[in-house]
Amino acid sequence: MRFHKYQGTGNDFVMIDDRARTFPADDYALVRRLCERRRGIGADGLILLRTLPGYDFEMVYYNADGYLGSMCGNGGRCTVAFAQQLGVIQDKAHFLAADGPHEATVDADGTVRLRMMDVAGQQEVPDGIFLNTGSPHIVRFLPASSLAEHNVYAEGRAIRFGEFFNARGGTNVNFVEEPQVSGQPWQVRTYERGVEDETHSCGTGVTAVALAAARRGAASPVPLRTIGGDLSVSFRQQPDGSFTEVYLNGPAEFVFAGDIQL
Ligand SMILES: N[C@@H](CCC[C@H](N)C(=O)O)C(=O)O
Repeated sequence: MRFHKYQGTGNDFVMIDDRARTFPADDYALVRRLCERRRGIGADGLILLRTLPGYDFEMVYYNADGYLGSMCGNGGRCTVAFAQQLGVIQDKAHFLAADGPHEATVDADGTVRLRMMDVAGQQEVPDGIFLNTGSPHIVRFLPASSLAEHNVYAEGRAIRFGEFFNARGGTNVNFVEEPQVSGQPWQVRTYERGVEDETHSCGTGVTAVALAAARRGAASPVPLRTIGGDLSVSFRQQPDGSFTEVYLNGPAEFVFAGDIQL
């Protein structure tokens, strides 16, 4: 089976051109094996690109645990770049993902601008601020200069598997350090559900952080820095507190292609 490896600010994916719909989509053990970093290709997730009437393509996302996931923002941007590489699109895309339809554009420098779902609101909960940007996220703001040493794995895992969220399908957990100088990036580290570890970046996660930061005065576009690189999120905040015209912007890069015996 032919595969392509893509990464968006260090969030990496096995991409499969499944327009012929031959991939065994219910074989979760296979997906898990392909995502394994020692015995497989290695990735945070696996994405099928499929044809779908009315759209340029459909994106089917699996987390590294092998199960179907919710929306993947970095994966969505990588799928747009993959579709361009395949010749399925030129520099604009209209596709369907787990959370509904998305539009995207590809700039001349390769920056992919992905329109995310509108976000109705955000909730203060004991673990932080909760909002859904296509995937569920907790956003927790940390004191200055504490993010680098923070135990993201232990604390993220405790929240994700804690009584409240585990009973509701879990959540991703983002730890944030606010910039000390205006205009500098908001720094983010994320524990990702379904990868069950810290990833180098999470697209729906930085989107959640940017919208939570808007409540602390951040203006659109919000610059964000992850372990894997820089992203920006732009949005329009409505009088009722909801967010529309939400865009996740950043690089999406082809790494290598290969064939693997299933
Ligand atoms: N890395 C993704 C998020 C993928 C889904 C998430 N792990 C979940 O299960 O909610 C992104 O870039 O948004």
